[in-house]
Amino acid sequence: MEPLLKYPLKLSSAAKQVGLIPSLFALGALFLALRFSVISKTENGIPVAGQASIFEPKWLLRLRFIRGSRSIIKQGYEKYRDLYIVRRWTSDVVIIGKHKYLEEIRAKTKDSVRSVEPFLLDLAGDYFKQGQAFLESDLQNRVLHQKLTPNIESLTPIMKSELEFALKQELPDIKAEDWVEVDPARVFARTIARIVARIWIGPDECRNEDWLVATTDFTENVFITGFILRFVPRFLRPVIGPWLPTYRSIVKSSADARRIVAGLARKRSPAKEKTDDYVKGDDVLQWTMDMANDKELEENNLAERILTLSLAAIHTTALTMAQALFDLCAHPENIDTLREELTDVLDTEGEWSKKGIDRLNKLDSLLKESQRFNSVFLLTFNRFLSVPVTLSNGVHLPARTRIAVPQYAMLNDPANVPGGNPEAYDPWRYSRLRSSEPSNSKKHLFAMTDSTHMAFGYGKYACPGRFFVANEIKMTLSHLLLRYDWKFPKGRGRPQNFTIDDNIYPDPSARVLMRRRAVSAKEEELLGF
Ligand code: HEM
Repeated sequence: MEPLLKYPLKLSSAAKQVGLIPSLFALGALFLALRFSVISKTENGIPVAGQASIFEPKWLLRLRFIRGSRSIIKQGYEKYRDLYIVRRWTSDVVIIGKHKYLEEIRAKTKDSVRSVEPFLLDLAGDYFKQGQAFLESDLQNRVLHQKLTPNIESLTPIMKSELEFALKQELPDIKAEDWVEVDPARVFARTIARIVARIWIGPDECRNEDWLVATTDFTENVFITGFILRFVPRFLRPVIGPWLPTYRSIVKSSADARRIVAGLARKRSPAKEKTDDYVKGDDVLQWTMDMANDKELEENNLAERILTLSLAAIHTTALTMAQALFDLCAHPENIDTLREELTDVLDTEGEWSKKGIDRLNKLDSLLKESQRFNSVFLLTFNRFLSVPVTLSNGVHLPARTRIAVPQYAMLNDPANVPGGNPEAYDPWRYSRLRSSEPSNSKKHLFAMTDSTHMAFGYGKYACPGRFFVANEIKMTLSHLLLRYDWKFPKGRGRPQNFTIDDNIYPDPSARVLMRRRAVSAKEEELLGF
């Protein structure tokens, strides 16, 4: 037999003699297997979750993540837990399931990288520039922390009055005995958009239909446009983008928002302070203007910031409320318990106040338990590392590594669920824990984040709207539960959730039936609609 390397051109005849073709196939297969198994690990050896086989190419796994995110993340959490990678269409994400590593990262990065950048990347925001104001500065966070949250008490009567108006506008005219079918996700989005508009831009323009349409439809359009454009190569986005109807709606929403905000901002301009035209608002726009630097005070910057803040505030809230309502329809006995608590609080408070709303312990607990099973996001604490970090297990994460916390998997990890019976939906789980132990009285609240409950994120950039939203949801649901009866249409049960990327949605075809109920004269007065 001739040596193979000496006479490479004669390989085929030699191969026939020694059966080299099958051997080459075997070698090739081995090579591919090795190659793909290398692909299944990153350079620094972190395992990749969800690979169907060692032959599955990266692009297919990324594609599967879009609809299979929940099981991929869960599988990674169950198999590797502390540290693993999921492949998203836009980038790989290092998932941190071990709190120790999260704290190591926070200590190194001072939690300095906000969640905005990954969010924009996922929404192709680099192309249509949505959310750039958030990227450039965190003015909105300072406004929410320093102005909105401390003012919740004084804002509560204003929110209540806009809520009454919103429900009159958005709900069908329902008589007693009539069960009427509604799409809660849609009704809640419009209702919340109205409350948010009142608090964001004040009484003059908050009922402007252009603003309401812009803010309600904006989120969906941004999401759909971003979703489509992600699959389009960057250089083609300016060509394809303008052809998308949702893209054109974004342009219109932005223009409407700019026009409305600019009109308000001009009246409130500090330069006009000494004139008769000057109007000082008491809303998010005004606080933003008061705290803004020159660049942030530019009309476009202001408009974009207020619009993006609406994006953050409306659908997240509406989805959370819809999920809680589905849970209540699935367990109608809990509605009466909540009504008792509410009547009790209203009797002693005599009005809708933050203090009273804070006393709705059972409602708070039910919201938190509902969030455990149906949070808005599978992943939170989405960040790009600002500096390289070497973890205590020796794993090196270079700067610009994208990280996230598998908060949904963690919430449903029996080891993290307090109060026993972790698999069961137990609406009073958290209120029971609070009342059973004096040291727990300030723990396990809906708006709180801790190492096991990160539905609102974690650290310095945890959702800055969560205290506002807790008050808003409790007030709105209280009105709806007191004023109406609720149930699923005949033959329908609790709708299933589905996921797109790391977002959780209830079935969009889900409907509920509502009927006006009789209330006492006092409650009638307190409801106001
Ligand atoms: C139930 C409704 C809501 C949910 C579930 C929610 C959830 C979240 C989550 C998970 C984050 C990322 C935090 C992190 O990763 O550490 C976030 C960020 C944010 N949220 Fe919310 N949110 C809600 C309502 C609101 C509301 C009502 C506002 C405004 C008042 C708001 C304003 C923001 C802003 C500005 C950020 C970005 C913070 C930053 O990274 O700079 N959110 N939210």
